[in-house]
Amino acid sequence: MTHRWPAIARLVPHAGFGPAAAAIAHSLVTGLLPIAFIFCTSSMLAALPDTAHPHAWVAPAGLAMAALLAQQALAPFQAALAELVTRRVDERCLNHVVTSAVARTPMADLQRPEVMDRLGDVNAAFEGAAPTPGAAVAGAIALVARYVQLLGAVVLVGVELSPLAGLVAAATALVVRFAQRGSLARFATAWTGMAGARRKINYLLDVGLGAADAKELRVLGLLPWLRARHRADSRAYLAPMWARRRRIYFGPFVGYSLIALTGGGLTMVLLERAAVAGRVDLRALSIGVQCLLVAMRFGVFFPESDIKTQHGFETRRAILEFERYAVPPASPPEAARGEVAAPHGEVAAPRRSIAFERVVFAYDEAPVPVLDGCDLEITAGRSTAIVGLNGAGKTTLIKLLARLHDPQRGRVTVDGRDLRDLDVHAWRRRLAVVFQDFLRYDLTAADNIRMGAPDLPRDDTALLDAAERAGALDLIERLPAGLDTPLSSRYRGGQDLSGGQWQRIALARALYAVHAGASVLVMDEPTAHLDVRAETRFFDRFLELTEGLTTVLVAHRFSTVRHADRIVVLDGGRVVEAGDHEGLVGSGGRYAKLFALQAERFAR
Ligand SMILES: Nc1ncnc2c1ncn2[C@@H]1O[C@H](COP(=O)(O)OP(=O)(O)OP(=O)(O)O)[C@@H](O)[C@H]1O
Repeated sequence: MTHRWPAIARLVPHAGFGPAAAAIAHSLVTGLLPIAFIFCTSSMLAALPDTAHPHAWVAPAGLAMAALLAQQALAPFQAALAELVTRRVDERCLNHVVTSAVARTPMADLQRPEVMDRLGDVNAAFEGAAPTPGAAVAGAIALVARYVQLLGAVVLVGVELSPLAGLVAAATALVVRFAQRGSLARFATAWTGMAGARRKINYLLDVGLGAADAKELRVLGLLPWLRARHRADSRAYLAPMWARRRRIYFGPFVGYSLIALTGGGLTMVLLERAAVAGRVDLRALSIGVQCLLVAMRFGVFFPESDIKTQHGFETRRAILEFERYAVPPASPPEAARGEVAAPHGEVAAPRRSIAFERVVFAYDEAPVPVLDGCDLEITAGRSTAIVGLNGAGKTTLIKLLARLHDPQRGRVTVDGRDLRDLDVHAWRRRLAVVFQDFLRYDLTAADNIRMGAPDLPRDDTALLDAAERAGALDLIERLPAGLDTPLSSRYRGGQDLSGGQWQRIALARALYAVHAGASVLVMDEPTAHLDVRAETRFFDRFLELTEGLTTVLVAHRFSTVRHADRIVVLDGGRVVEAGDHEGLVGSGGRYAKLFALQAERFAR
């Protein structure tokens, strides 16, 4: 159970000493100034009828004016300091959460709906849809002013009127305040519980606004469907939320309004009795009335703080719940499950082989394993092609090789060493992978290729060499600013690429990683988007490109895999055939049948 105020307080140091101290000091002063104003104006009123000292009202009037001016002068700094504190705290939180999402949360956990709900809420908050943890800190600091003001008012009432009146005013203000915050907290909890429904609605919005999806939306005429679905999902979300909001707020609101009226009325009666009995003078009467108003107003909603602290805290809680799945730095994902320690150190390039030994792997909650006792030897320095029908587990195999998942049984070894005993980051530096769904960064061509080895300083010769080997040099030379052209039409001077052109860039990225020291080149359907000429060129240079590397190639087109030294056929979670192209065709097995089927189609 995470508690609101301690959780927010722990974030204050992230704002940095200067901004946090300035914001707190600002809050203290702006809390005290209205009390000083009340005190001075009341003293001024009391001095007005003093004929013996006709100028006695001037000093308190001057001080009241000074308090008022100071309040006016300080007001703009509240927003500026709040923004600074919010930004600083959010920067730290965002940094942390991105690290957890990208580097420390096991892939299997990232796909859980409850984890996606938490991450969805965090994402929405940082995109501005809800307050962030930084806003919660700024809101909490702003709240200090309100409490200081209440404290000042209660002390003045206690001293000038009676301790009983001070006590009643304080108790009324606090009861109403806590009742109000209680409702806010209950509603926020209910709101958090509806994250799944919100995520569905946001997804529809993303589809509607996403430039990439727009083509299909237009051609298929999906706009009416999208609108109707969005309306229906929004209603399904909003109707119960509004009902809850009414239930949570209405009853308590009536209750605490009655308490406020009773408490306020009681203190007014105490004030009136004291005045009638002549126990209070004009100054005390004025202080009493003004301070009681301050106390009565304490129960209302504070726009600079209430939503920010409540929902900003919910975002913080979502982050903490999400980060529960993260593992410590430098550990591989499965270290969190107590299966392995976190080894460190360099990893040498494979010299003999990478082997899958009786590997069993199922995705979370899947009844049937994808790999079921899979044995596979990938010889170092040679090329191995993996073929199989859709869903056979080829990409899964690559994910295990890259340690995005670990097998539930069996092991993957590199020269006999269990992959789990190697430093995962060092191992990944040995890999150059082109995934089927590689990322298309909205960055320059140079940066897109440099992502293969982002730590290397920019070296245009190496970048162009990788581009040339991937068949992307012509394409880069034709770009308006060459390597410096953003590969996205969303930026001025930028240019989007075709599917095949992007694939060449992805390939260049992998070859750049090889230039940086990777020795295992893994390519999942690297030519799926290439035209026939580009594909032919790629495979003509296949031997040259993969020379000295341990290469794993996944492909559906048999014309492409035949270039590999060894081909393995994956079926039913296991390797069912292995050999070179001629041998496999000659053996008349599954590979031969699939090859004949494909060849026959082209021969027609
Ligand atoms: N993240 C995931 N969570 C759950 N199941 C998954 C996940 N990824 C893949 N699968 C399932 O695992 C099986 C193997 O998928 P995989 O992507 O490894 O197949 P593949 O051989 O690469 O297929 P294709 O030729 O279509 O690319 C499929 O049945 C798929 O539904």
